[in-house]
Amino acid sequence: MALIICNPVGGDSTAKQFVEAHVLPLLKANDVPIARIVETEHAGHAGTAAFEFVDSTVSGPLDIIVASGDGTIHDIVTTIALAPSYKNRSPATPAQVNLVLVPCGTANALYSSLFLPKPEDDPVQYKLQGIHAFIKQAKRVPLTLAITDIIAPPRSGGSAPVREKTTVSVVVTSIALHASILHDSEVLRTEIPSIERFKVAARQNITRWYSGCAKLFPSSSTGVVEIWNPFDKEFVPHAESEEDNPHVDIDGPFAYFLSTVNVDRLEPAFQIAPLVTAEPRTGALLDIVVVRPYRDASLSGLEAEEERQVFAEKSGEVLRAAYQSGNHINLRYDPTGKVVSEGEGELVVEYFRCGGWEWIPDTEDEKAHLLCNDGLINTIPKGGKAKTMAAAPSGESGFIVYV
Ligand SMILES: Nc1ncnc2c1ncn2[C@@H]1O[C@H](COP(=O)(O)OP(=O)(O)OP(=O)(O)O)[C@@H](O)[C@H]1O
Repeated sequence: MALIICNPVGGDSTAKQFVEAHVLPLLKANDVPIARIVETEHAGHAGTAAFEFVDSTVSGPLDIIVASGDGTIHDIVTTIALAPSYKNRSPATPAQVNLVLVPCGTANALYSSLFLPKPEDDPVQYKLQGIHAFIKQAKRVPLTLAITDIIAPPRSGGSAPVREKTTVSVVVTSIALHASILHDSEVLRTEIPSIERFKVAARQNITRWYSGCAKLFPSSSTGVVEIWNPFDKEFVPHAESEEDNPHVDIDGPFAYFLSTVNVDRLEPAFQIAPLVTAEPRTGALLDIVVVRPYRDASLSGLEAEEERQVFAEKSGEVLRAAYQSGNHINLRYDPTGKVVSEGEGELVVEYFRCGGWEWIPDTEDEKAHLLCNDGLINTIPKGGKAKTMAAAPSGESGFIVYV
Protein backbone atom coordinates (compact mmCIF):
# COMPACT_ATOMS: atom_id res chain seq x y z
CA MET A 1 0.00 0.00 0.00
CA ALA A 2 1.62 3.21 -1.18
CA LEU A 3 1.41 6.58 0.55
CA ILE A 4 0.96 9.64 -1.69
CA ILE A 5 2.37 12.95 -0.51
CA CYS A 6 1.53 16.01 -2.54
CA ASN A 7 2.77 19.57 -1.96
CA PRO A 8 -0.01 21.82 -3.31
CA VAL A 9 2.12 24.97 -3.07
CA GLY A 10 5.33 23.68 -4.73
CA GLY A 11 6.35 24.96 -8.17
CA ASP A 12 3.37 26.45 -10.02
CA SER A 13 0.96 24.98 -7.43
CA THR A 14 -0.45 22.33 -9.77
CA ALA A 15 0.61 19.17 -7.88
CA LYS A 16 -2.87 18.42 -6.54
CA GLN A 17 -4.54 18.76 -9.97
CA PHE A 18 -1.77 16.68 -11.59
CA VAL A 19 -2.19 13.87 -9.07
CA GLU A 20 -5.98 13.83 -9.49
CA ALA A 21 -5.93 14.10 -13.29
CA HIS A 22 -3.02 11.79 -14.14
CA VAL A 23 -1.44 9.91 -11.24
CA LEU A 24 -4.51 8.44 -9.52
CA PRO A 25 -6.12 7.17 -12.78
CA LEU A 26 -2.84 5.52 -13.81
CA LEU A 27 -2.43 3.83 -10.43
CA LYS A 28 -6.08 2.69 -10.47
CA ALA A 29 -5.77 1.28 -13.97
CA ASN A 30 -2.83 -0.79 -12.75
CA ASP A 31 -4.48 -1.91 -9.48
CA VAL A 32 -1.93 -0.18 -7.27
CA PRO A 33 -3.45 0.11 -3.77
CA ILE A 34 -3.13 3.47 -2.02
CA ALA A 35 -2.92 3.70 1.76
CA ARG A 36 -3.51 7.45 2.05
CA ILE A 37 -3.15 10.75 0.21
CA VAL A 38 -1.60 13.59 2.18
CA GLU A 39 -1.71 17.17 0.93
CA THR A 40 0.94 19.03 2.87
CA GLU A 41 -0.38 21.93 4.92
CA HIS A 42 2.87 23.46 6.10
CA ALA A 43 6.65 23.12 5.76
CA GLY A 44 7.81 19.92 7.44
CA HIS A 45 4.37 18.22 7.12
CA ALA A 46 5.67 15.83 4.43
CA GLY A 47 8.35 14.60 6.83
CA THR A 48 5.97 13.83 9.68
CA ALA A 49 3.41 12.18 7.38
CA ALA A 50 6.08 10.00 5.77
CA PHE A 51 7.55 9.06 9.11
CA GLU A 52 4.13 8.07 10.54
CA PHE A 53 3.63 5.83 7.51
CA VAL A 54 7.05 4.22 7.87
CA ASP A 55 6.70 3.84 11.63
CA SER A 56 3.27 2.19 11.41
CA THR A 57 4.12 -0.21 8.56
CA VAL A 58 5.28 -3.53 9.96
CA SER A 59 5.32 -5.54 6.76
CA GLY A 60 5.35 -4.98 3.02
CA PRO A 61 7.31 -2.41 1.06
CA LEU A 62 7.51 1.24 2.12
CA ASP A 63 6.43 2.96 -1.10
CA ILE A 64 5.99 6.74 -0.98
CA ILE A 65 4.80 8.61 -4.08
CA VAL A 66 6.00 12.22 -3.81
CA ALA A 67 4.36 14.86 -6.03
CA SER A 68 6.55 17.83 -5.20
CA GLY A 69 9.95 19.42 -5.68
CA ASP A 70 13.28 18.69 -4.05
CA GLY A 71 12.50 20.56 -0.81
CA THR A 72 9.65 18.20 0.05
CA ILE A 73 11.77 15.15 -0.79
CA HIS A 74 14.37 16.64 1.57
CA ASP A 75 11.74 16.98 4.35
CA ILE A 76 10.86 13.30 3.96
CA VAL A 77 14.41 11.96 3.86
CA THR A 78 15.70 14.12 6.71
CA THR A 79 12.82 13.28 9.04
CA ILE A 80 12.95 9.55 8.43
CA ALA A 81 16.74 9.21 8.36
CA LEU A 82 17.25 11.09 11.62
CA ALA A 83 14.38 9.51 13.59
CA PRO A 84 15.88 7.25 16.29
CA SER A 85 13.06 4.72 15.96
CA TYR A 86 13.84 4.31 12.21
CA LYS A 87 17.50 3.64 12.88
CA ASN A 88 16.63 1.10 15.60
CA ARG A 89 13.89 -0.75 13.70
CA SER A 90 13.49 -4.42 14.40
CA PRO A 91 15.17 -6.54 11.73
CA ALA A 92 11.73 -7.97 10.80
CA THR A 93 10.27 -4.64 9.68
CA PRO A 94 11.06 -3.11 6.29
CA ALA A 95 13.72 -0.42 6.47
CA GLN A 96 14.20 0.51 2.84
CA VAL A 97 12.04 3.45 1.75
CA ASN A 98 11.07 3.44 -1.94
CA LEU A 99 10.43 6.88 -3.38
CA VAL A 100 8.32 7.34 -6.49
CA LEU A 101 8.90 10.82 -7.89
CA VAL A 102 6.39 13.06 -9.66
CA PRO A 103 8.11 16.38 -10.45
CA CYS A 104 5.77 19.14 -9.29
CA GLY A 105 8.30 21.59 -7.83
CA THR A 106 10.22 24.49 -9.31
CA ALA A 107 13.64 22.99 -10.06
CA ASN A 108 13.02 19.23 -9.70
CA ALA A 109 16.75 18.55 -9.68
CA LEU A 110 16.55 14.93 -8.57
CA TYR A 111 13.88 14.03 -11.10
CA SER A 112 15.57 15.76 -14.03
CA SER A 113 18.88 14.07 -13.19
CA LEU A 114 17.29 10.61 -13.01
CA PHE A 115 14.91 11.13 -15.96
CA LEU A 116 16.86 13.21 -18.45
CA PRO A 117 14.52 15.62 -20.22
CA LYS A 118 14.40 15.41 -24.02
CA PRO A 119 13.05 18.17 -26.31
CA GLU A 120 10.46 15.82 -27.80
CA ASP A 121 9.01 14.82 -24.39
CA ASP A 122 5.28 15.20 -23.90
CA PRO A 123 5.07 17.30 -20.68
CA VAL A 124 2.49 15.07 -18.96
CA GLN A 125 4.10 11.78 -19.99
CA TYR A 126 7.52 13.08 -18.93
CA LYS A 127 6.20 13.72 -15.41
CA LEU A 128 4.66 10.23 -15.24
CA GLN A 129 7.89 8.31 -15.91
CA GLY A 130 8.49 7.70 -12.21
CA ILE A 131 4.99 6.26 -11.79
CA HIS A 132 5.49 3.98 -14.82
CA ALA A 133 8.82 2.80 -13.36
CA PHE A 134 7.04 2.03 -10.06
CA ILE A 135 4.27 0.10 -11.79
CA LYS A 136 6.80 -1.91 -13.78
CA GLN A 137 8.94 -2.39 -10.64
CA ALA A 138 11.88 -2.26 -13.02
CA LYS A 139 14.99 -0.41 -11.95
CA ARG A 140 15.71 1.22 -8.61
CA VAL A 141 18.56 3.61 -7.77
CA PRO A 142 19.83 3.92 -4.19
CA LEU A 143 20.42 7.47 -2.99
CA THR A 144 23.67 8.72 -1.49
CA LEU A 145 22.96 11.04 1.44
CA ALA A 146 24.88 14.19 2.38
CA ILE A 147 24.61 14.59 6.14
CA THR A 148 25.28 18.11 7.42
CA ASP A 149 25.93 19.09 11.02
CA ILE A 150 25.53 22.76 11.84
CA ILE A 151 27.82 23.42 14.78
CA ALA A 152 27.63 26.41 17.14
CA PRO A 153 30.71 27.68 18.99
CA PRO A 154 31.23 26.58 22.61
CA ARG A 155 28.77 28.33 24.98
CA SER A 156 31.54 29.15 27.47
CA GLY A 157 35.31 29.25 27.29
CA GLY A 158 36.20 25.64 28.09
CA SER A 159 33.15 23.76 26.75
CA ALA A 160 32.91 21.84 23.48
CA PRO A 161 31.22 23.12 20.28
CA VAL A 162 27.48 22.39 20.21
CA ARG A 163 25.80 20.47 17.38
CA GLU A 164 22.84 22.74 16.72
CA LYS A 165 21.15 20.87 13.89
CA THR A 166 21.63 17.91 11.58
CA THR A 167 20.05 17.78 8.15
CA VAL A 168 20.19 15.26 5.29
CA SER A 169 20.40 16.36 1.65
CA VAL A 170 19.81 14.22 -1.41
CA VAL A 171 20.57 16.87 -4.02
CA VAL A 172 22.65 19.88 -3.05
CA THR A 173 24.50 21.37 -0.11
CA SER A 174 25.95 24.80 -0.77
CA ILE A 175 27.21 28.08 0.56
CA ALA A 176 28.25 31.30 -1.24
CA LEU A 177 26.40 32.38 -4.41
CA HIS A 178 24.09 29.37 -4.67
CA ALA A 179 22.93 29.68 -1.05
CA SER A 180 22.35 33.44 -1.52
CA ILE A 181 20.34 32.75 -4.69
CA LEU A 182 18.11 30.23 -2.93
CA HIS A 183 17.73 32.55 0.06
CA ASP A 184 16.76 35.61 -1.99
CA SER A 185 14.66 33.76 -4.57
CA GLU A 186 12.19 32.65 -1.88
CA VAL A 187 10.95 36.27 -1.65
CA LEU A 188 10.21 36.11 -5.39
CA ARG A 189 8.29 32.79 -5.25
CA THR A 190 4.76 34.23 -5.65
CA GLU A 191 5.78 36.79 -8.25
CA ILE A 192 7.91 34.33 -10.31
CA PRO A 193 6.86 30.68 -9.72
CA SER A 194 9.25 29.32 -12.38
CA ILE A 195 13.01 28.76 -12.37
CA GLU A 196 13.38 32.34 -13.73
CA ARG A 197 13.41 33.55 -10.11
CA PHE A 198 16.80 31.87 -9.59
CA LYS A 199 18.24 33.98 -12.45
CA VAL A 200 16.84 37.19 -10.95
CA ALA A 201 18.34 36.31 -7.55
CA ALA A 202 21.66 35.41 -9.23
CA ARG A 203 21.86 38.89 -10.74
CA GLN A 204 21.22 40.41 -7.30
CA ASN A 205 24.17 38.53 -5.78
CA ILE A 206 26.67 38.12 -8.61
CA THR A 207 29.19 40.71 -7.36
CA ARG A 208 29.37 39.31 -3.82
CA TRP A 209 32.31 37.24 -2.52
CA TYR A 210 32.22 35.05 0.59
CA SER A 211 34.94 34.92 3.24
CA GLY A 212 35.83 31.87 5.24
CA CYS A 213 37.86 28.65 5.21
CA ALA A 214 36.87 25.34 3.70
CA LYS A 215 38.38 21.96 4.42
CA LEU A 216 37.82 18.95 2.15
CA PHE A 217 37.86 15.43 3.58
CA PRO A 218 38.98 12.31 1.68
CA SER A 219 36.55 9.65 0.57
CA SER A 220 36.79 6.25 2.24
CA SER A 221 37.09 4.58 -1.17
CA THR A 222 40.17 6.44 -2.41
CA GLY A 223 41.64 7.72 0.88
CA VAL A 224 42.34 11.09 -0.75
CA VAL A 225 40.63 14.22 -2.05
CA GLU A 226 40.48 14.13 -5.84
CA ILE A 227 40.39 16.96 -8.34
CA TRP A 228 39.30 16.82 -11.97
CA ASN A 229 42.04 17.24 -14.50
CA PRO A 230 40.30 18.32 -17.73
CA PHE A 231 43.53 18.03 -19.72
CA ASP A 232 43.75 14.26 -19.16
CA LYS A 233 40.00 13.90 -18.50
CA GLU A 234 40.38 12.09 -15.19
CA PHE A 235 40.15 12.62 -11.46
CA VAL A 236 43.57 12.70 -9.84
CA PRO A 237 44.63 13.01 -6.19
CA HIS A 238 44.82 16.68 -5.19
CA ALA A 239 48.45 17.83 -4.93
CA GLU A 240 48.01 18.51 -1.19
CA SER A 241 46.13 15.29 -0.38
CA GLU A 242 48.44 12.50 0.71
CA GLU A 243 47.49 9.22 2.32
CA ASP A 244 48.92 10.18 5.72
CA ASN A 245 47.56 13.75 5.52
CA PRO A 246 44.64 13.67 3.10
CA HIS A 247 42.68 16.80 4.12
CA VAL A 248 42.84 19.77 1.80
CA ASP A 249 42.39 23.32 3.12
CA ILE A 250 41.13 25.85 0.63
CA ASP A 251 41.05 29.49 1.57
CA GLY A 252 38.56 32.09 0.44
CA PRO A 253 37.28 34.36 -0.73
CA PHE A 254 34.83 32.19 -2.66
CA ALA A 255 32.38 33.21 -5.33
CA TYR A 256 30.82 29.76 -5.67
CA PHE A 257 30.92 26.60 -3.53
CA LEU A 258 28.38 23.87 -4.08
CA SER A 259 28.35 20.12 -3.52
CA THR A 260 25.97 17.57 -4.98
CA VAL A 261 25.00 13.98 -4.45
CA ASN A 262 22.85 11.92 -6.87
CA VAL A 263 22.40 14.80 -9.34
CA ASP A 264 24.42 16.31 -12.16
CA ARG A 265 22.00 19.23 -12.58
CA LEU A 266 19.93 21.55 -10.41
CA GLU A 267 17.37 22.34 -13.11
CA PRO A 268 16.66 20.44 -16.33
CA ALA A 269 19.38 22.37 -18.24
CA PHE A 270 21.66 23.66 -15.47
CA GLN A 271 24.31 20.92 -15.42
CA ILE A 272 26.51 22.22 -12.64
CA ALA A 273 28.08 18.85 -11.66
CA PRO A 274 28.34 17.10 -15.05
CA LEU A 275 30.86 14.51 -13.86
CA VAL A 276 28.27 12.85 -11.63
CA THR A 277 26.93 11.27 -14.83
CA ALA A 278 29.96 11.58 -17.13
CA GLU A 279 32.37 9.95 -14.64
CA PRO A 280 30.04 7.99 -12.35
CA ARG A 281 31.34 6.18 -9.31
CA THR A 282 29.48 4.55 -6.45
CA GLY A 283 30.26 5.06 -2.79
CA ALA A 284 30.17 7.84 -0.23
CA LEU A 285 31.26 10.61 -2.59
CA LEU A 286 30.38 14.25 -3.12
CA ASP A 287 31.15 16.32 -6.21
CA ILE A 288 32.13 19.89 -5.32
CA VAL A 289 32.22 22.86 -7.68
CA VAL A 290 34.26 25.85 -6.49
CA VAL A 291 35.07 29.26 -7.98
CA ARG A 292 37.69 31.37 -6.19
CA PRO A 293 38.23 34.82 -7.71
CA TYR A 294 41.90 35.18 -6.80
CA ARG A 295 42.84 32.37 -9.17
CA ASP A 296 42.31 35.08 -11.81
CA ALA A 297 45.71 36.77 -12.00
CA SER A 298 44.28 39.71 -13.95
CA LEU A 299 42.50 41.01 -10.81
CA SER A 300 45.86 41.94 -9.34
CA GLY A 301 46.16 45.66 -8.66
CA LEU A 302 42.43 46.45 -8.93
CA GLU A 303 40.50 48.24 -6.16
CA ALA A 304 38.09 46.04 -4.12
CA GLU A 305 34.91 47.35 -5.78
CA GLU A 306 36.42 47.17 -9.27
CA GLU A 307 37.68 43.59 -8.89
CA ARG A 308 34.20 42.46 -7.85
CA GLN A 309 32.61 44.14 -10.87
CA VAL A 310 35.21 42.65 -13.22
CA PHE A 311 34.89 39.18 -11.70
CA ALA A 312 31.06 39.28 -11.76
CA GLU A 313 31.28 39.02 -15.55
CA LYS A 314 33.38 35.87 -15.19
CA SER A 315 31.03 34.33 -12.61
CA GLY A 316 28.24 34.99 -15.08
CA GLU A 317 30.21 33.15 -17.78
CA VAL A 318 30.63 30.16 -15.46
CA LEU A 319 26.87 30.00 -14.80
CA ARG A 320 26.02 30.38 -18.48
CA ALA A 321 28.48 27.63 -19.42
CA ALA A 322 26.79 25.32 -16.88
CA TYR A 323 23.67 25.65 -19.08
CA GLN A 324 25.78 24.51 -22.07
CA SER A 325 26.10 20.82 -21.10
CA GLY A 326 28.28 21.65 -18.09
CA ASN A 327 31.03 23.29 -20.14
CA HIS A 328 32.04 25.52 -17.18
CA ILE A 329 34.43 22.80 -16.00
CA ASN A 330 36.56 23.39 -19.12
CA LEU A 331 36.89 27.16 -18.73
CA ARG A 332 40.36 28.69 -18.25
CA TYR A 333 41.93 32.14 -18.07
CA ASP A 334 43.97 33.26 -21.04
CA PRO A 335 47.11 35.37 -20.33
CA THR A 336 44.98 38.56 -20.24
CA GLY A 337 42.45 37.09 -17.79
CA LYS A 338 39.78 36.49 -20.44
CA VAL A 339 37.68 33.35 -19.85
CA VAL A 340 38.20 30.86 -22.69
CA SER A 341 37.43 27.18 -23.33
CA GLU A 342 40.78 26.24 -24.86
CA GLY A 343 44.45 26.48 -23.94
CA GLU A 344 46.64 25.65 -20.98
CA GLY A 345 45.68 28.51 -18.62
CA GLU A 346 44.61 28.32 -14.97
CA LEU A 347 41.18 26.69 -14.57
CA VAL A 348 38.31 28.99 -13.60
CA VAL A 349 36.40 26.20 -11.84
CA GLU A 350 37.91 23.73 -9.40
CA TYR A 351 35.94 20.45 -9.46
CA PHE A 352 36.62 18.13 -6.50
CA ARG A 353 35.40 14.65 -5.63
CA CYS A 354 35.75 13.70 -1.98
CA GLY A 355 34.06 12.34 1.15
CA GLY A 356 32.94 15.61 2.72
CA TRP A 357 33.71 19.21 3.56
CA GLU A 358 33.64 21.73 6.35
CA TRP A 359 32.97 25.46 6.10
CA ILE A 360 33.94 28.06 8.70
CA PRO A 361 32.50 31.41 7.64
CA ASP A 362 34.25 34.61 8.54
CA THR A 363 32.29 36.04 11.50
CA GLU A 364 32.05 39.46 9.82
CA ASP A 365 30.56 38.10 6.59
CA GLU A 366 26.80 37.81 7.18
CA LYS A 367 25.88 36.08 3.90
CA ALA A 368 28.74 33.58 4.21
CA HIS A 369 26.68 32.06 7.05
CA LEU A 370 23.88 30.97 4.70
CA LEU A 371 23.79 27.26 3.97
CA CYS A 372 21.50 25.67 1.39
CA ASN A 373 20.33 22.08 1.88
CA ASP A 374 18.22 20.93 -1.08
CA GLY A 375 16.85 24.45 -1.50
CA LEU A 376 16.10 25.06 2.18
CA ILE A 377 18.18 27.71 3.90
CA ASN A 378 19.87 27.24 7.24
CA THR A 379 22.07 29.80 8.98
CA ILE A 380 25.39 28.86 10.54
CA PRO A 381 25.67 30.59 13.92
CA LYS A 382 28.38 33.24 14.31
CA GLY A 383 31.63 31.58 15.33
CA GLY A 384 30.26 28.22 14.20
CA LYS A 385 30.70 25.97 11.20
CA ALA A 386 28.97 23.41 8.98
CA LYS A 387 30.28 19.96 8.18
CA THR A 388 28.84 17.79 5.40
CA MET A 389 29.78 14.13 4.92
CA ALA A 390 28.55 11.71 2.26
CA ALA A 391 26.91 8.44 3.34
CA ALA A 392 26.61 5.62 0.84
CA PRO A 393 23.42 3.56 0.74
CA SER A 394 23.51 0.16 2.40
CA GLY A 395 21.91 -2.96 0.95
CA GLU A 396 18.99 -3.18 3.40
CA SER A 397 18.10 0.33 4.45
CA GLY A 398 18.08 3.82 3.02
CA PHE A 399 16.20 5.48 0.21
CA ILE A 400 15.65 4.06 -3.25
CA VAL A 401 14.08 5.75 -6.28
CA TYR A 402 12.24 3.87 -9.02
CA VAL A 403 13.66 4.91 -12.41
N1 LIG B 1 1.25 23.79 2.49
C1 LIG B 1 2.49 24.28 2.57
N2 LIG B 1 2.70 25.57 2.89
C2 LIG B 1 3.94 26.08 2.93
N3 LIG B 1 5.06 25.38 2.67
C3 LIG B 1 4.91 24.09 2.36
C4 LIG B 1 3.63 23.47 2.29
N4 LIG B 1 3.81 22.19 1.92
C5 LIG B 1 5.15 22.00 1.79
N5 LIG B 1 5.80 23.15 2.05
C6 LIG B 1 7.26 23.39 1.97
O1 LIG B 1 7.53 23.95 0.69
C7 LIG B 1 8.92 23.75 0.44
C8 LIG B 1 9.23 23.72 -1.03
O2 LIG B 1 8.49 22.70 -1.62
P1 LIG B 1 8.95 21.85 -2.89
O3 LIG B 1 10.35 21.49 -2.84
O4 LIG B 1 7.98 20.74 -3.01
O5 LIG B 1 8.69 22.86 -4.08
P2 LIG B 1 9.68 23.87 -4.81
O6 LIG B 1 10.54 24.55 -3.82
O7 LIG B 1 8.81 24.71 -5.66
O8 LIG B 1 10.51 22.92 -5.76
P3 LIG B 1 12.11 22.61 -5.85
O9 LIG B 1 12.55 22.29 -4.45
O10 LIG B 1 12.22 21.46 -6.80
O11 LIG B 1 12.73 23.87 -6.41
C9 LIG B 1 9.29 22.46 1.16
O12 LIG B 1 10.41 22.70 1.94
C10 LIG B 1 8.09 22.14 2.02
O13 LIG B 1 8.47 21.88 3.39
